[in-house]
Amino acid sequence: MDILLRAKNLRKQYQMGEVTVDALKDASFEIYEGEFIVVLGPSGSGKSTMLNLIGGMDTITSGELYYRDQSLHGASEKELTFYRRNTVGFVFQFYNLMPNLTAYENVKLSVEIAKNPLKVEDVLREVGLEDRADHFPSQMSGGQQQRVSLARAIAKNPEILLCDEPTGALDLATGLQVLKLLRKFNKEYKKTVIIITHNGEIAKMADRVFYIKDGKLSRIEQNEKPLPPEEVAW
Ligand SMILES: Nc1ncnc2c1ncn2[C@@H]1O[C@H](COP(=O)(O)OP(=O)(O)OP(=O)(O)O)[C@@H](O)[C@H]1O
Repeated sequence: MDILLRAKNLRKQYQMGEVTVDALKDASFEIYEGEFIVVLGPSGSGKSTMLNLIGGMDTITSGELYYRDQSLHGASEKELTFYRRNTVGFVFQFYNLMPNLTAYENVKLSVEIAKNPLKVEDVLREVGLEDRADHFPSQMSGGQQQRVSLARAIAKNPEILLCDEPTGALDLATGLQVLKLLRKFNKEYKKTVIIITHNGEIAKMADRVFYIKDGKLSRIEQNEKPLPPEEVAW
């Protein structure tokens, strides 16, 4: 398998007046094409910081980060915009849908500027929401909104799906639907999936688990037998 992302001594510091916060300290790792990665750590450990750097959403303080041969640490704003637009899809804990747009329009909006998008109707069918296309977010349950958000991320046809606590606001049964879809996108669509969570159960689904604590990537563990979502209970 080819290396998709490669980080060497990746560091992020935030300056808060006189105080420097070391949000991510010298993280080095590789992520391979088609992997299902879970980044596990307590609140404030640096998970979102890592995801934001991988997603090209924040500036890198020092170190190196590559997507294939492209250097993200040295990328211009324009290059990062293209990277975010075409290479990564984002799924957030609280869905971040546009409230004044229908499910269809929310997904359509994200594909309009993408290079190689999928058909909106097909993706909505894939997440089981074809009959909800005309509904606004306020007319849908949390799980349905998260499925729209998944459809929006996947419809751009990105190589990488970055998910920030994707089941954090959902009950068990609804969270399971979302995990099943993520697993499906990983296995059938061959997308690399990176989930950040503080939920150790979800880590059982991963090919590899990145443990992060106090801004340090302390351990990377391979799961010999990643569990299917149905066998993960939390
Ligand atoms: N924009 C910012 N400015 C200053 N400090 C920040 C900023 N973003 C994050 N931090 C700090 O960096 C550290 C890591 O934060 P981060 O959000 O990455 O943790 P996290 O593991 O994702 O936490 P949570 O699970 O609560 O979302 C924390 O100490 C946080 O306060």
